[in-house]
Amino acid sequence: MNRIDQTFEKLKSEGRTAYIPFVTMGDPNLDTSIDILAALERAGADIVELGVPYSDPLADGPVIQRASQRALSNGISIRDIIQSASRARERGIQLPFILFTYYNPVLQFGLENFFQALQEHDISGMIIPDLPYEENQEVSELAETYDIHLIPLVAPTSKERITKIASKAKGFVYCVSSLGVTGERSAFHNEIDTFMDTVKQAAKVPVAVGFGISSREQYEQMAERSDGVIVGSAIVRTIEENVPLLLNDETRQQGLNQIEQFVASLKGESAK
Ligand SMILES: O=P(O)(O)OC[C@@H](O)[C@@H](O)c1c[nH]c2ccccc12
Repeated sequence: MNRIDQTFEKLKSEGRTAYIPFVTMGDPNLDTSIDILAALERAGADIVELGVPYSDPLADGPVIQRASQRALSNGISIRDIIQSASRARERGIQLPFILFTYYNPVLQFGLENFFQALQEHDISGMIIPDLPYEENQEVSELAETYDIHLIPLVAPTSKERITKIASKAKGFVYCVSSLGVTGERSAFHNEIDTFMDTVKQAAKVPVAVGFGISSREQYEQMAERSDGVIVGSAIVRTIEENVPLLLNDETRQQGLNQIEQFVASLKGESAK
């Protein structure tokens, strides 16, 4: 069974919500990213989105754009990131991995080769924000063949498309809490409750929510109405703030501890 499905089944039996961080892999470098994955697991993450840096991240706000630039300045490639998943497993990290990438790096890689590489390196899912549902036939068929979940994004503006997308989703449905790009926010879309209800009615898989979640209160607010909570920019900003510590052998562990503490603080011990 796909690791993502296993994880949601286990969390459901425990009445818990999945904690799903996003990090840009290669920020500040790939070795440190693997250390960060271990810190995320210790902090209570259940699944992790491995972000592939891209030169034109249209859907990303400034925090993740800067992280992409730092990673790209190291010459990181999508292949390096896919292979780093196996290195994380060798480190004993058990988290299910979702590869988060724009479509162009996938096309450069070659679709069939891409899915073979994901399967070989034990990556269980993928999110491609700029691959519209209406154009994902070939990718979703390959995903099915390789048992890798192509996780769809739905937004409050998706309206009538929500039912079509949610009813066919694999892994989970990713509900975008607000319009615009990724980034910490003080408020979410004003129709988020009706939007989430519509998705949950149509979905046959768990429903997770992301965009703008950067505090314990927001985490709990979203955990109450979903099966998973995704946090990216707030964690990526914490990594950014600790880059100087992370890049120095003497202080790397201190930087990793700061990241672990921040990630754990969002979920808190009481959060379900
Ligand atoms: O950064 P935020 O606001 O916490 O949102 C999660 C987001 O970072 C992550 O899921 C993501 C990174 N890049 C994206 C592009 C589109 C949709 C989602 C994403």
